[in-house]
Amino acid sequence: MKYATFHYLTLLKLRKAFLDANYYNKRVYFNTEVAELPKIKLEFSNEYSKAKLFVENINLNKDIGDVNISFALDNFIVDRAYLSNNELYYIFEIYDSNIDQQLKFNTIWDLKKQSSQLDDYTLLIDKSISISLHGTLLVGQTGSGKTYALYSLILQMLTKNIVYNIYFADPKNSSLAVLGERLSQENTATDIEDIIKLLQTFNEAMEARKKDIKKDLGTKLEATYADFHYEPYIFIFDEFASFQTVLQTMDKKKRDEVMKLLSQVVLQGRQLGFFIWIVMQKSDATLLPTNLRENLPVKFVLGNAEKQTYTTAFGAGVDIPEKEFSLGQGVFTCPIVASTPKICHFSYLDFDILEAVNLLKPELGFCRNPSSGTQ
Ligand SMILES: Nc1ncnc2c1ncn2[C@@H]1O[C@H](COP(=O)(O)OP(=O)(O)OP(=O)(O)O)[C@@H](O)[C@H]1O
Repeated sequence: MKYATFHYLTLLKLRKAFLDANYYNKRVYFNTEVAELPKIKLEFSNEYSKAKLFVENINLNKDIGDVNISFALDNFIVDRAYLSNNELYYIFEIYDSNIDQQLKFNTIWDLKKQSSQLDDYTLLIDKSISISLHGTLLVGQTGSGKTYALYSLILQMLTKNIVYNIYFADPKNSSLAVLGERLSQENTATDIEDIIKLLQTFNEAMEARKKDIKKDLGTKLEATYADFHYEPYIFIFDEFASFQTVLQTMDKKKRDEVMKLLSQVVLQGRQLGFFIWIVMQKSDATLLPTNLRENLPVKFVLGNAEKQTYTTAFGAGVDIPEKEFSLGQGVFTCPIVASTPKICHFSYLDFDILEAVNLLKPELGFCRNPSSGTQ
């Protein structure tokens, strides 16, 4: 009953919003001008926490973005908006913002339990989103939660049944380098020359994989590394902008070499299981070459970013859900899962990260998992 009333009132408010924005066709009936509003349909799912709003495409030469749909939806927020394949409807995916999508983990074992419900090549983002491995761009102002987003993904990698080969480049030598050194000193670099060497090593491993996988591909052409259970390789490049700024002062030969190393991974890595994750505060075109950015299939923008950041990350004319983003929350695009920017919320980690690493990898630290018998 409550939802029937909500449904009815929402449709009324939406109709008024369309009227206010002059989003209607004029028709004349018996010498009287009337406004013909688009037909609206609202379909709820997930116990009324989510819905799809269908608005008829009445082929007006007006931007539907001018209609204040968010206002009519009360606490429901537009997650994604797109035109249906047959172009008959605008579809708005909406969700109840009172229901928090963020996962909260009090211990590393809670995280491990949740993560083990997914396959070894899929990582959890929030209650309704999980994604498979891809080249990734992670953008957000300082303090938006980028490092914690990385922690939640890296810790999941450590809980999987396959080995993740993680490389860490952290030119600012911050907390990520500390974590990297704890996990693998030889795969962690902070100095620019060492970072370039690390990129070379990563590329060499990729070349070796190319040879190995060739035999397997002979049996199954369209397959990828995961089909043959190969280990993933992830190169996490933190503070990419500061690396680029220093690189620009170096000679052209060096710059070209680095771009070649990066491009090779971005262009060939998907099938081979080699991925680069670029982390920066703004996806400024001068600091992240367009060919790299366009070939990173997954893009996250955390926190409230400037319009320019959304445009450089997702392209011009893309709608960003209107919302005040909290810590670790933002929008992302990902093949299949989200073709247009969709809201996501990285997990809240209420435990000590380094201690968690020691517990997951006892050989790296001194602490033992007190409940190891149950793991
Ligand atoms: N998911 C989270 N769980 C717990 N605490 C968080 C989370 N995200 C952010 N925080 C808190 O907010 C602070 C800032 O987050 P974080 O360091 O991840 O931001 P950042 O975007 O990496 O910033 P910077 O660019 O300055 O490194 C953290 O020190 C932590 O205290």
